[in-house]
Amino acid sequence: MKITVVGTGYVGLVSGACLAEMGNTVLCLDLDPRKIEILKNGGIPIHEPGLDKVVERNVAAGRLSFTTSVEEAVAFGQIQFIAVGTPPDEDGSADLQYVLSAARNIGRLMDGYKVIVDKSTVPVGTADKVKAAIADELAKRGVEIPYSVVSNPEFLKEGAAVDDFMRPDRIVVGAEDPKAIELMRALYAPFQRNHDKLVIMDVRSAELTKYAANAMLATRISFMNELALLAEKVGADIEQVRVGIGSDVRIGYHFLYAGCGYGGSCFPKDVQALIRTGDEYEQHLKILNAVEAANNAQKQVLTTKVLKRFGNDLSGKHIAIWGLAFKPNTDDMREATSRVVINDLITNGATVCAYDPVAMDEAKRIFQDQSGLTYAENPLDALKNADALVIVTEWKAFRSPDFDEIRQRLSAPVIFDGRNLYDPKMMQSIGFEYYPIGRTV
Ligand SMILES: NC(=O)c1ccc[n+]([C@@H]2O[C@H](COP(=O)([O-])OP(=O)(O)OC[C@H]3O[C@@H](n4cnc5c(N)ncnc54)[C@H](O)[C@@H]3O)[C@@H](O)[C@H]2O)c1
Ligand SMILES: O=c1ccn([C@@H]2O[C@H](COP(=O)(O)OP(=O)(O)O[C@H]3O[C@H](CO)[C@@H](O)[C@H](O)[C@H]3O)[C@@H](O)[C@H]2O)c(=O)[nH]1
Repeated sequence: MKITVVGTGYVGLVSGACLAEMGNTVLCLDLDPRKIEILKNGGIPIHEPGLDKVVERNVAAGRLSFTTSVEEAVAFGQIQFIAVGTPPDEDGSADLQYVLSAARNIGRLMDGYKVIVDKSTVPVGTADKVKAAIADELAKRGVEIPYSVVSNPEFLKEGAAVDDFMRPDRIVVGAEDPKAIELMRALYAPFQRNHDKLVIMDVRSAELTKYAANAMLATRISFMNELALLAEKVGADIEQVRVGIGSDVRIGYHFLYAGCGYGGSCFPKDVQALIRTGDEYEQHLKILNAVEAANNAQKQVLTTKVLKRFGNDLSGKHIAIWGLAFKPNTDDMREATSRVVINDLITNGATVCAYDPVAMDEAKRIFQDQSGLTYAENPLDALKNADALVIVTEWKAFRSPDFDEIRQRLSAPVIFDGRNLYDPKMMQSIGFEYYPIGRTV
């Protein structure tokens, strides 16, 4: 099939490349000329494991190409995926300007039947707005061209995006038009040869399903983070509690890790957007308000522990940070806990030296020339003369470090671990002052 993907971010580029991998011919459009330039020159504008190979292979096979031309993109695919950003507006609701602008472009230029597939995460009712925007553009042109709008939310995780797209748990399609449903069924057939993963539903339910999934996952994390705080007070170990409850099949082991708060481009913004939808319909979502508040507080837990250990004035203290990305295997720092921790430590007088395997360029772009913040070339260099190490992201490379090397560089063996990477008893036995989240020593 001939497919256009609008937006070459984490979702658009991965979707486009994976659809091409299955034999489709895909044209990816982005209005950011820098991204398209990088892609046309054989590069990848984001860090996403395995994506470079899929892109390279499909570009070479002539199945994947890139453009900044809206005209070329609209003319190309009978299926037009919209995968542009839906960032939070000032009040936390999803900003639909990019989605609606993409829809208007399609309406302005289309000349035959199109299926417009919304892959961006959008509030309930957005498909109707997309439909209306296209209808409006067609009316302006004085033409009548048939089209369908489908909701097809994406569930991939950054850092595992290619695998998630190629082997999805489920493929949610919200559609009413039988012709559009058949096209989507055919498009996704190669991704579900093992068993049927297509869940077809009405458009509004599909739109809400995406928020429901993220909100449920965020709730689990905030729940465990709050219990971790309690575990510290009552002398229990959240890791043992996690194993104890995860074994119940109704609960399961996934997404029960306490830590220093969830970040990323999805959970924080989607929880907020769903809360706003609730407010809009006067159905206030009390649980989600608590989930958000608990997460905002959790991002300060590491700094609170540092202040408790060193006193309220951190002047003269130098802190090493391991991990800047919001999670491992990505360079994405949107809503990353590291941003809060670094700001809080510096505001309290400390200087910080940070290391991350792939997110340092992004950190430099975000923090610009922030005084008090420097970067190290490798994890051990970050520790030089530091009064403590603070771990924010659970990169694999941090899991089994050489603790003698760490001890030699730190001015005192003090570690604050926001991701519970080490066994507290082992840390104590090798002479470290170790401050994990919700664990007893
Ligand atoms: N990042 C994820 O892991 C993830 C997973 C599932 C769903 N989502 C959702 O998918 C959507 C996209 O997320 P993302 O992380 O890929 O965003 P992103 O910010 O990485 O990429 C969006 C891209 O769209 C481009 N763009 C904006 N308006 C455009 C237009 N009119 N025409 C062409 N290009 C345009 C931007 O230049 C940018 O490159 C969001 O709604 C997000 O919530 C994201
Ligand atoms: O047990 C856990 C699991 C995750 N996290 C944190 O939660 C955040 C999000 O992690 P993850 O869900 O792995 O990454 P995302 O790429 O943000 O993916 C989420 O958001 C995407 C965008 O909507 C969805 O498509 C995915 O299904 C959903 O998992 C990160 O800060 C993690 O550190 C925890 O604190 N504890």
